Amino acid sequence: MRPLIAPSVLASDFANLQSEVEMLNRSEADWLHIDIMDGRFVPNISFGFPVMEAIKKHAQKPMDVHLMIVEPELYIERFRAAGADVITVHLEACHHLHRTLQQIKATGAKAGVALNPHTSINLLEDIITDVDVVCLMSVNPGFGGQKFIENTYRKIEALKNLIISRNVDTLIEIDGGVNKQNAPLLLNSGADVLVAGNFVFSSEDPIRTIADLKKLSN
Ligand SMILES: O=C(CO)[C@@H](O)[C@H](O)COP(=O)(O)O
Ligand SMILES: [Fe+2]
Repeated sequence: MRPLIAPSVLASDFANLQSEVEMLNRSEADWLHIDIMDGRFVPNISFGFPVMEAIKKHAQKPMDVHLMIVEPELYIERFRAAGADVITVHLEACHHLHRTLQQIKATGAKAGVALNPHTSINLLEDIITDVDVVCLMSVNPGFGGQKFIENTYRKIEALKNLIISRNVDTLIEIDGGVNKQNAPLLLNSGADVLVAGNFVFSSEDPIRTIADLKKLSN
């Protein structure tokens, strides 16, 4: 199967956000990946509702919103109202993950859970049947342009086994340091969705780069 490609808008030119989003509309990108950072869960601040709403005005594709924030349950409805189609919370940021996932689904959005590089797949055993997307962080969250962490392959395989054994159709999304070298290996290990920030936006021809990723299969 072809992977879903989710370029991370964090790596785009914010001074030309409309044309960047229009470029993604013309490309084979499946989702727009939107990184929300609060300066508390991660040591960086990205952008919030007004910028997201501005993106939504021009976007013709689903918005995949990755919340790197503490207490995400306080803002789920607002992110949905701002245009989120997939809302992903960090397992490490949720005291009541099951409740937060139901809260996301109640808005009509797909529910995602992100895991930091050190967080074990085993922690998903009792929640996997409630998760639409698992986002495995392949860098420490907070910044684009970091080096891919190799242990990710092992985590994808373990997660794929869990998904198969529980007979669910949860998607596996990989986020951080994805490029043309590791993308085929990630798909081989069982990934379904590839997030790519710098690899897409720093390339000479982002539309072509997205098409090249889309050509790969898992
Ligand atoms: O969530 C994050 C970082 O915290 C990511 O979505 C990055 O924005 C991906 O960027 P690259 O690593 O592909 O440049
Ligand atoms: Fe992300």
